[in-house]
Order: sequence, then C-alpha cells, then structure tokens
Amino acid sequence: MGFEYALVHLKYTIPPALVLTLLYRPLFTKLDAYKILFLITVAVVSTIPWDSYLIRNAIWSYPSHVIIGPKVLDIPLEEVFFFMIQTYNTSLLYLVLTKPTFHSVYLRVERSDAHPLGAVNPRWRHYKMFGQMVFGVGIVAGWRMVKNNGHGTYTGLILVWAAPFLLLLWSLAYQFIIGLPLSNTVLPIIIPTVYLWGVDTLALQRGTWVVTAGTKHGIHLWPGLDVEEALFFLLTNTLIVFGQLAFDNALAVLYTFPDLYPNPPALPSPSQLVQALLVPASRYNKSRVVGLQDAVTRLKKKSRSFYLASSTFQGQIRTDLLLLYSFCRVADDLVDNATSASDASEWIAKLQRFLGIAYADGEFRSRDLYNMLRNGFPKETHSALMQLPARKLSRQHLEDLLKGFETDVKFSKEKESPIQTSADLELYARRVAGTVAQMCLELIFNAYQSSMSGKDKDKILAAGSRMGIALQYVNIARDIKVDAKLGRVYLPTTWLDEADLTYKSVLEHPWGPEVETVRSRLLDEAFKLYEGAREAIEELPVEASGPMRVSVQSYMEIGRVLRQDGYVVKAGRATVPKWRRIMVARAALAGRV
Ligand SMILES: CC(C)=CCC/C(C)=C/CC/C(C)=C/CC/C(C)=C/[C@@H]1[C@@H](COP(=O)(O)OP(=O)(O)O)[C@]1(C)CC/C=C(\C)CC/C=C(\C)CCC=C(C)C
Repeated sequence: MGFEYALVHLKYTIPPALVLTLLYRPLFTKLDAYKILFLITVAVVSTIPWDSYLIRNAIWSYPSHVIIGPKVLDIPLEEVFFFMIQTYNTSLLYLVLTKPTFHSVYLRVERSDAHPLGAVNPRWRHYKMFGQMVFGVGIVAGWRMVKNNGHGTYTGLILVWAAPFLLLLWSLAYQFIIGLPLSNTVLPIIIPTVYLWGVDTLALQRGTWVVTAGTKHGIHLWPGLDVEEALFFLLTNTLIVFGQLAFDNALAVLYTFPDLYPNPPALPSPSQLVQALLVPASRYNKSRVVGLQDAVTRLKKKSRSFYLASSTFQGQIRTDLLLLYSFCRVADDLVDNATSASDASEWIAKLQRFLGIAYADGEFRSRDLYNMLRNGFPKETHSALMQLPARKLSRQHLEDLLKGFETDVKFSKEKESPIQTSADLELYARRVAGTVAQMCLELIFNAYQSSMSGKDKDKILAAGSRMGIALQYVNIARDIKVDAKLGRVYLPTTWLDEADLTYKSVLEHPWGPEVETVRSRLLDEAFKLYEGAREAIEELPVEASGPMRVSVQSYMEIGRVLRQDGYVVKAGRATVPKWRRIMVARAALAGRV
C-alpha cells in the first residue's frame, strides 16, 4: 500500500480541476453539468473493460507500494478516478474556451449553389470520407498490431479501442468540427494533452506506473515519454472534445430549426440528441442559419455590452434574443438613417404593414412576407425581418416600439421638442426600451416553462419595463452629444429650463456644466428605477436570472462610468473598458452586484 498514485492526483490533476471550476463557476449551468456527467459516465463505462484487459494482460502495471489498494476489475481506484478527472478537466477547459461561441452559426447546410436543391456538396463528402478513412485505417492497423502480439500491441490496443468511437463521432459531427474556430477544437485537445504528457513523464520516471517492454515500440516522444502514452493521451482528449462537440452540434440543431423542433426541451434526452445529430444537413434551413449569422455579426458590431451578455445565455433563449436584437436594430437603423423625416415615417409605416403580415394567419403568410420584403426593404435587412420570433412576442410591444420611433421622427418634423416633461420622457423610454425588456422576458418565459402564476409574471414584466426605462435613460445620458448632432435632445424642456438651458442651446452646445447637471439628474432617475426593479430579476428561472443580471449590469456600468469624473469618450460616447465589462459580467453572474 502507498499513496504515490494518489499524490499524482493531489499535485497534478485536482489543482487544475479546482482552478477551472473557480474560473467557470459563474457560468456553470444545468446543461453544462448534464454534458459533463454524461461524458464522464461514457468515459468510465467504456474505459473500464479496456483498461482491465490491459492490466490483466500486463501491458501496463502498478507496483503495489504506489496504490492505496481497492480495485475495480483489477483497476486501482486511483486509475478510475483518473478517467473521471481527465474527462472533467478537458470538458471544463472546452467549456471555458467555447463559451463565447454561438454554435448555431456553425451549422453547415450541405448543399452547393452549383447543385440542384438537395444535392450534397462534394467538398463536404470529401472531408467526411477523409476523416472516416483516417479512423478506418487506424482500426485496421490497430487490429493487425494486436494480432501480431509484438511491440505494436499497446499501440494496437489503443487504436482498436479509440478509433471506432472517433469514427462514429466524426461521421455524426464532422461538418461542425471542421467549421468551428481552432480555439474551440484543437486548443482544448492540445492543452490538456501536453499537460498530461508532462505528468505522465514524471509518473513513468518515478515508476508510479510501468509500461511493459515487450508490448511497446521503445520509441520516445521525449526522454521518458513512450509514444504509446503520448498517443493514448492525445486520443483520449480528442474523444472527450469530440464528445463535447457532438453534444453541442446536437443542441445547435435542436435550438436552431423550429420547423424541425418546435418545442425543444431545455435538457434533451440522449435519444433526442442522437436523433438531432442524425438529421441530414441537407434538411437544415439555410435562411435560418444565414439569419442567425447576420444577427451575430450585427450584435458584435453594434453593441459590445449586449454581445458579452448574449454569450451568458444558453440554448433556445440565446437564439431568440439574438433574433429579437437583430430585428430591433434593423428597425431602429431604418428610421434613424432615413434621408428625411417623411422617409423615416414611410419606414415606420412599412414596418407596421410588415407586422400586419407577420402576425397574420393563413397559408399565404410566408409568401406575402417574402414579397413584402423583396419589394419594400433593403436586402441586408431581410434576414432580420424574416427571422423575427413573432409567435413568441406580443404584437402590442412591437407596435409600441414603432410608436417610440415616431417620437424620434418628430424631432425633424417639429420645431418644438416632443419631450417637454418627465412624463413625456418616461413614455418615450417605455416605448423604445420598456417594450424591449418585456419582449426579452416573454422570450424567457417561453424558453423556460415554469409554474409561475400569471400574476407573478405580470409583476416581473412591470419591473422589466421599469428597468428598460432605466437603461434608456442611461442611453440618453450617454448620447447627449451624439443625439444633438442628429438634431435631437431627449432631455425634457422643463428640466432644461431649470438648468438655464433651452432646447436650441443644447442642440448647438451639448456640453458644459449646465448640461452635466441635467445629465446627472437623468442618471439619478435611471439608478432610482434600477434599484426599484432589480430584485425582480431574481424571480426569473435560474438559467435566465444570471445572464439577465449581466445584460442589465453591463449597460448600467455605462451609467456608472458617466458618473465618474474624466470618463473616456470614443466616437462621442463614454465607453466601458473591456476588462471592466468582463469583471462586471463575472460579478453579475456570481450575484455579487
Ligand atoms: C443579451 C441580448 C442579446 C439582449 C438583446 C437585447 C435586445 C433585444 C436589445 C434591443 C436593442 C435595440 C436596438 C432596441 C431598439 C430601441 C433602442 C435603441 C433601445 C435601447 C437600447 C440601447 O442599445 P444601444 O446602446 O445599442 O443603442 P443605440 O446605439 O443607442 O441605438 C436600449 C437602451 C434598450 C435596451 C433594453 C433592453 C436590452 C432590455 C433588457 C432587459 C431588461 C431590462 C429586463 C430586466 C428584467 C427584470 C425582471 C427587471
């Protein structure tokens, strides 16, 4: 009996597990726990018979003075723990590295433009076959080495065990694996592999475990590390990462295509995951994937706060929020970038007609929508309008949002400011942002069915509306100068009066101590509303409350920056440095703000 193998865990496998757990803890969700537990179960169940065979056939061994004693089918308990902790560590690293990735946009529709509808792009077939050939050759070569029972036995046993699983996972998820950035695929394999090569070298040198001489090649990757051991850690980490990737591929299919999966579960069963993976990529809805790609690009370009926040949402709700953002952004830009006030009013009228069709029933809805977009809207807006998750949103909120945009147009049409009093300001903010907040909440209620009563939901919706108003006040406080350039002053004229300012004077000189007084007043109002509404976030389903805290806090942080002296301005706007945004997001997820 001895503790040397246990010490390897204490020194080398448990510390990275703790570090990764601490790092990822604020982002950890039920779905992550499900994925990791699922993979650990598969790893343990599939490795035990194989490892037991290797130990019984003396391919490798453990001197009795290095292990505590208890065994499972001749495998020391420390070794069983190794399968678990390696799967845990590699999985967690994968989750850390892939958190910002929105997987739906990496689904590839296997259809080339040069081919008739439904034909598979030959390029994809080649990729698939190449991978299958590599793993197929691995299986055959491994089998031969095992049969020869010589120096290649250990390599052969690794190959015949790992390559069939890799072949299966590759065949199911190859297009997803190829399409993702290397930081999501190669990096989570390479980092733990090289680390474990180092740990293995130390353990082999100390004799904690021993690889028998007659069944290995005797070739070393570096002094003390047998190539078989190097191959073992490379393939086991590849298996773990491919397993995670296949899981994410299945989830992406479930959450991307409502025509295939209208009500995807928040925690899909293994059979639902396999079914999703088996859907041929030729059945994927290409316009849906393009719509999501456009939405991500738009969000990344236009809002750093919401881009960061969106990565903390998972599954269906992340998709829905992105699509809602894309619609709101496009609608707002159509009105803001119009060449004249009448042009802007025309866009609002068109958007109203669009909603009329989007909310209509009947068999010609899709055709009418398509015709309306083709004849009435610029091409780059089509995907955002077409993919609006209208069925999950109250039409009234979208109508009110458009009414809010009408206020924006009034600035160019009328000589007087359309915002005279605090009540005018509140109504405007409720329309353009309170509605957005309520729509975000509707999507959350839709994605996470709960037993909450209608009355409780209404209370949360009302708090959400107040919080939306708070965010809009921060938005106005940030943009006084930018808005003045567009000919708009959203500060109520009664407030301007009290600060010895006029609508016209702020339009011409949107800076100075008096303007700062009004900005401060607006920020005070924003924080008052925020304080009064923030508790309602805790009533949301747990999967949504953390990410919603991040969304709100990232935006309110702009307000906090504005309250500091000498804040940094970029393109006329106060900005929150990236490191500060990340710290705020972490604290918000951990519930510390
Ligand atoms: C995480 C994620 C992807 C969220 C998406 C949120 C979303 C759908 C935002 C739409 C944004 C948008 C373009 C709306 C059009 C009207 C508008 C301009 C509203 C203002 C947003 C400011 O965005 P930005 O700074 O990029 O705009 P400009 O450059 O100035 O044009 C708003 C300030 C509204 C933002 C409001 C929300 C995102 C609602 C957030 C949710 C809550 C407050 C609910 C909180 C819940 C409880 C229970 C209190």
